Amino acid sequence: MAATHALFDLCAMPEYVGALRAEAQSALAESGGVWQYSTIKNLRQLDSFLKESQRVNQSTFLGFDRKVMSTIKLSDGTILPAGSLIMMPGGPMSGDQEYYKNPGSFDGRRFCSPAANLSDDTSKATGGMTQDYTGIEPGNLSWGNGRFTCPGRWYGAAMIKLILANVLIRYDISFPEGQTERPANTKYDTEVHPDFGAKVCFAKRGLD
Ligand code: HEM
Repeated sequence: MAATHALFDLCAMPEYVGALRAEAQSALAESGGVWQYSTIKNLRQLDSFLKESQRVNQSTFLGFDRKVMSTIKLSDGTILPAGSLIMMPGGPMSGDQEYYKNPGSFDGRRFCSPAANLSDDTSKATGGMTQDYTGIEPGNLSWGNGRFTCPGRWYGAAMIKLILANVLIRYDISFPEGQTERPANTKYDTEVHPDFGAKVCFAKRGLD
């Protein structure tokens, strides 16, 4: 789903393609034409683009589902009784200006520009550091949070980056003629999916 969202975003915002493609080509050239984990780690702009695509296209409105095993009193006095089922509004949080500056606009370089596009508090919490795709900052529940944060995210992120980098190097991609905007996401219960019926055109590039 994350790779599909990113493909849709690249077709809708082709202005990002040049820099992301150049980054992938130079990272691959630096590692002698062979993809290695270190090559993938060097795709910092792709990290940011994917992270932003995931921020804007959260896979669910509600996440972090937990059962409260013993009664907890939160710092604001709220009591969560033992046995309660709780969820966090991950979708709305990712669009909240408490965590991100201009959350309504897509900025594929948001996480490349240290601190610039994070709220002051979020920036403080992350030390103003550039975040890689697997990074967690306040407001981001894409990979969960706490003890049960997704343990497969490094593997998942590496695969998604590898797919996207290869597509960028080998193909020109676009929506079918006449379509300029990405298709609306499909919402099912609390889930949000990319439109599985949408089409993306791949044109093989001449490679040197
Ligand atoms: C883009 C890809 C992926 C996304 C967005 C994703 C997201 C998530 C989220 C939101 C959770 C819940 C965390 C929480 O409750 O705090 C989770 C849990 C988990 N994920 Fe992923 N995941 C991805 C890929 C993967 C992959 C590739 C693997 C395995 C190779 C994996 C293995 C797991 C496991 C085992 C858990 C349960 C962890 C636990 O309960 O201790 N995930 N993931």
